[in-house]
Amino acid sequence: MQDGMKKWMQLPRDVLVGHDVIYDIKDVCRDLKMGKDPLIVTGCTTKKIAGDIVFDQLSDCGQNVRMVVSAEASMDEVDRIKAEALEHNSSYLLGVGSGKSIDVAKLAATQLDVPFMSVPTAASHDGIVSSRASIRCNGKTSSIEANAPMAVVADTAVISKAPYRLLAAGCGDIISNYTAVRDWELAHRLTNEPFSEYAAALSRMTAKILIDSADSIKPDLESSVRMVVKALVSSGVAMSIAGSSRPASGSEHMFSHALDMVSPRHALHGEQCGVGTIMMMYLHGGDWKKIKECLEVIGAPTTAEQLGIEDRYILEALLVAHTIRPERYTILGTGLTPAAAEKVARITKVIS
Ligand SMILES: NC(=O)C1=CN([C@@H]2O[C@H](COP(=O)(O)OP(=O)(O)OC[C@H]3O[C@@H](n4cnc5c(N)ncnc54)[C@H](O)[C@@H]3O)[C@@H](O)[C@H]2O)C=CC1
Ligand SMILES: O=C(CO)COP(=O)(O)O
Ligand SMILES: [Zn+2]
Repeated sequence: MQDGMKKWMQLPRDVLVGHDVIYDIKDVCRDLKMGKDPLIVTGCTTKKIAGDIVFDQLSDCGQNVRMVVSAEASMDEVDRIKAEALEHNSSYLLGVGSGKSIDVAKLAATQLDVPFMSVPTAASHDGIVSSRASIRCNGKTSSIEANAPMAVVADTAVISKAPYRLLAAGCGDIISNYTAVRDWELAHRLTNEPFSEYAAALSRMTAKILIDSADSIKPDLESSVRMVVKALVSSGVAMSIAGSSRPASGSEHMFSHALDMVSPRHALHGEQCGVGTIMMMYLHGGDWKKIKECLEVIGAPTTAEQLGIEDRYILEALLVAHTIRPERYTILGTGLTPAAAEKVARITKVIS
């Protein structure tokens, strides 16, 4: 199916954003009739931060809770979680933690045809709400169609204790909507790819609201977390409306996925996408300086050095980014020449 052709919009039914909403989780389960045998998928660090709380909350109301720790978003992990769920007859899955725990649990639940609940511990990416799962398979990250979470429980008290770097990364993931939508419009014009005005408008508006309020996003402020979580929800809804990640993932995401492939060191998804947005906006002929300034104000990386990635991997990623998802037409077209890649990276001061 071509990107954007899907007409089935799947959205979460209950979305809770606020202080201490993690303690409302049992009410959400009751509201949604999720059953009594949950399987929590969490991370090593995030288990102590939220996994254990969710475990206790659900156990206290008589549910037969199981919990597994998962370290990576790979197909092997999805299979391991599915086996665990099947063995214990789990009636629903919860992803409690960062992007990887949420994606693994989301895809496992989809393949098992059981409901899924997303409980993010960081506002680092817009997959907390989306009907997609980014999973690594054979050295490549694929965006796989999945069921949207039945519920999202985003506790701003929990999320505001996460390192600020994760929140800044979430801003990078949202700001990348700008170039993602430009790429989508381009593909619509050049290849007649179906385009959703609603999804594109929502995605662009979400990025604009965030950019307009960039100077109020600061560490240790629960109001900042709230603003970013709401933007991530809205961006995830745009993906659900589109039936693909098109409104929130374009050439800047392809650059980030390429970096994951070619570079031995990685930064956070949203950080890499933010830097990719600066360069792709330059290629689009847009206001890349504004994107860069905004990321600087927020405190997100804008250079290879700040990403902790050597310049040569930035160039290598720029050269192969168009091969990541060949069916998705973007400003990268059939690929940059080495001279063009170096020019965009130098002019935007991503490399020095
Ligand atoms: N499904 C979708 O639509 C989307 C999926 N993604 C995927 O999500 C992943 C990126 O997710 P991220 O969360 O950025 O990275 P991640 O899952 O690698 O987590 C980064 C780190 O944050 C830590 N962490 C999380 N919450 C914390 C807290 N409260 N306190 C201390 N440490 C905490 C985790 O332990 C982990 O070490 C990538 O695999 C990306 O492809 C990204 C965007 C959209
Ligand atoms: O990261 C995403 C949106 O922010 C999802 O994008 P992908 O389709 O590139 O995995
Ligand atoms: Zn993203």
